[in-house]
Amino acid sequence: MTTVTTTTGKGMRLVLAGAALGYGAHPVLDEVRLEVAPGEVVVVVGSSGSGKSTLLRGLAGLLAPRAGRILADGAEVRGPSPDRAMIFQEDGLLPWRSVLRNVELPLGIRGVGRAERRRAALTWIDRVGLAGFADRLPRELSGGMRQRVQLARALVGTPRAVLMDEPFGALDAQTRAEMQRLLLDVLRDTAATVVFVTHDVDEALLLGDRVLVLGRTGGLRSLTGATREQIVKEL
Ligand SMILES: Nc1ncnc2c1ncn2[C@@H]1O[C@H](COP(=O)(O)OP(=O)(O)OP(=O)(O)O)[C@@H](O)[C@H]1O
Repeated sequence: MTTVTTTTGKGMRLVLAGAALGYGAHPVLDEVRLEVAPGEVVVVVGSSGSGKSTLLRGLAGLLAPRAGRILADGAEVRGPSPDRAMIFQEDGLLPWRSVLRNVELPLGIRGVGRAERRRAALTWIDRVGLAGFADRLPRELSGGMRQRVQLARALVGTPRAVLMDEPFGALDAQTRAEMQRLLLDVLRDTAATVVFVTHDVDEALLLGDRVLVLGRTGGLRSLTGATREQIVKEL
């Protein structure tokens, strides 16, 4: 069993110890073993339906394992936590709240005071390139801008892990490349552990310290250092 002391401001160690995940009578992943080191960026690729989102939901605490264990810094994951922020492909922004009030949300949940909330949210809005858009509503923004807001909202509370489920999957190629650059840039400033799910092999090679392929049978294989062609062949 991995036991790691919790240090504020550091990335979190995430462990799937023989975890089985599924829905009702439908098993999806069986006996998954994975250890993500603090601060590591792990990218999971795999064909559609292989269970990438299911794996992430388990780590997020949105889906309980049927067998085995899911651990964050040695403690059983029992539900979602602001320490493990999640970013989805479809933006999860609240449509009636401004950019500022969306980004402030995780801090409000943590009971951070109004002035500090505003200061931190505006800093992140600026950081993701949306200075001047704080008062806009999500529907007044492009898809790429909404993903920038999601990134700001995920990082404003200095989470120790960020779980990203095809966050750039719906964006056009140019916007996607801009968002990948922005993500690499902001990750340099945070110590957060990242688990990033994508269909896109080039994105995986660009972003990941480690690339894992989720095979059709649910097995997780490390293909770090593999070429694009080798990974594509494994999908
Ligand atoms: N809420 C659910 N209830 C029942 N079955 C589900 C549910 N969500 C996903 N599944 C099933 O679990 C399997 C894995 O789905 P999952 O979304 O994890 O795959 P994925 O690899 O993320 O796919 P994609 O790349 O298409 O998003 C699929 O067979 C899917 O139909």
